[in-house]
Amino acid sequence: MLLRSSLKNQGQTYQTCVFCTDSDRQFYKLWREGTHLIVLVKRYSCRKYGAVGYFHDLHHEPAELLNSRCFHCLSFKRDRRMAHKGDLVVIGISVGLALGILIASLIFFGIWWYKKRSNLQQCSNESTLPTVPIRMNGLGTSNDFSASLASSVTIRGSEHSQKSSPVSSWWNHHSKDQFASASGILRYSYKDIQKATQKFTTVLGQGSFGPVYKAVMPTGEVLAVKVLASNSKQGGKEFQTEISLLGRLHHRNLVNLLGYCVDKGSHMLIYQFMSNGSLANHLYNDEERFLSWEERLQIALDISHGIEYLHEGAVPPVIHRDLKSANILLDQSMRAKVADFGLSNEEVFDEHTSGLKGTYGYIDPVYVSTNKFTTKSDIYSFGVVIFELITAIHPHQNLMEYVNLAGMSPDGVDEILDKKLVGECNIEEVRDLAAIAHKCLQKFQRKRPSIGEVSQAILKIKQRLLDREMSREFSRVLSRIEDQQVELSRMASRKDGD
Ligand SMILES: Nc1ncnc2c1ncn2[C@@H]1O[C@H](COP(=O)(O)OP(=O)(O)OP(=O)(O)O)[C@@H](O)[C@H]1O
Repeated sequence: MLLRSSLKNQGQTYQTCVFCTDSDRQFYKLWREGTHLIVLVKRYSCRKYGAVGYFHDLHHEPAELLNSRCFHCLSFKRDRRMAHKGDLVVIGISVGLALGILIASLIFFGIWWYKKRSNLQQCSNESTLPTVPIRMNGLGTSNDFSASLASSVTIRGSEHSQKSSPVSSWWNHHSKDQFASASGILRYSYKDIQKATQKFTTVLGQGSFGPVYKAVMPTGEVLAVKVLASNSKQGGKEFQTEISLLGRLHHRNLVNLLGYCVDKGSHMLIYQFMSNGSLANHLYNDEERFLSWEERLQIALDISHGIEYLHEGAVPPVIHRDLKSANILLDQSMRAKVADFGLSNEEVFDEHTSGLKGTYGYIDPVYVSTNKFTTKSDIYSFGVVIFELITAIHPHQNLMEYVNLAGMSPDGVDEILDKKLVGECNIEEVRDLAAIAHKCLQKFQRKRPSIGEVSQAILKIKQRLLDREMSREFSRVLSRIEDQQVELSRMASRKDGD
């Protein structure tokens, strides 16, 4: 007997003696209360107690014996050479994984960056090209027009045929040369709309044109129905203009006209539903969600693309005439669309300016003095909207006085910046956007930029914002990778120490 002692395992005390020995192993015999075991003891020391410590019965294969538990500390311990190899495999896999993550991140950001850039490029190209070119379709006679309109609208509601409907008489009465093709828009029956609006109870808002209702169609489609107020002086005319224009204008930054209803003495326009309501509501209603700087910049860009389509894409060009934050509607992802173009909204705001189209606070002073409305008058109104985005001050609350004061110094806009944006945006970008808006508000129309120039200038700011976001995200990824590398080398050196 070379060695005789007692060993403890899980509270049990065993008597031991060396059973036999070979080059690097010793076999022990263990017994306790009549239980006899033959165990294998390796020559490696236990990490905790510095003593030998593996056991198993001899019915198992030697390889399994090597993976047995330490007799003393009961920790799992493996052959040192195997452990070393295993560690190398773990480190190799970890390094491979880290490299894989790095390469995947670089590819991901590359693709993300490329897509963002090409999207922006596409936006700028798109805004200069009409999605659907507007044709005048040979507007010779009213009969020609009626025929063209009748063939181009789809009729919904079984009881309404073009021949027998009272609509036809209204239509014939109003359809003069001013109508072009109302291509592809649908005609709804009064009953359909009444049902979809739960008997006109789902009010979304009230404009000078009339009330606007939310309509849920049997298909589940959600629409906005603008009902022309019966006492409106301009109603019939606006209605014709709207259908005539909107039926042919399609752009992703315009609120599309999807249909109309002329039935039972009612005139209605049916638009795509804009779930986030108007920009004005978001800027001036504290209960609405705060618009971030990134969102405001995107909204400015969306508006400029919408107007760019009207001014430079449409043939003949369309002047909005009533650009204002209440006419900018937001979809579910806070992307903006220009609404109400073609509605020649007349607002009598004092006896001298009676008859002017537009809304007080947004009207180009040149138009007031000359009574001539040009695309540059829309540019002026857009300048006001941009300052609304920057300041969240309504034009009826002396916005222009603040703007004129701010215009006296290059950083004057800092003073009138919306308080909710302070510290939440890049002030250089704000100043650049304010500079564009100042140009739009130039006293002389010829000094104001075209909408194409405005779009390009806003796009540049957006591009810089994206560059900043990109480099911030890139350095975040790099520092994450560096952290991982530090952690890996710490793990490797700990293993080497063992
Ligand atoms: N397509 C739509 N989707 C969702 N809500 C809409 C839609 N169109 C209008 N609204 C809601 O109805 C309200 C009234 O719209 P409307 O365009 O008739 O008037 P306005 O633009 O606010 O004012 P005005 O008629 O004086 O220009 C809007 O403020 C908006 O909240």
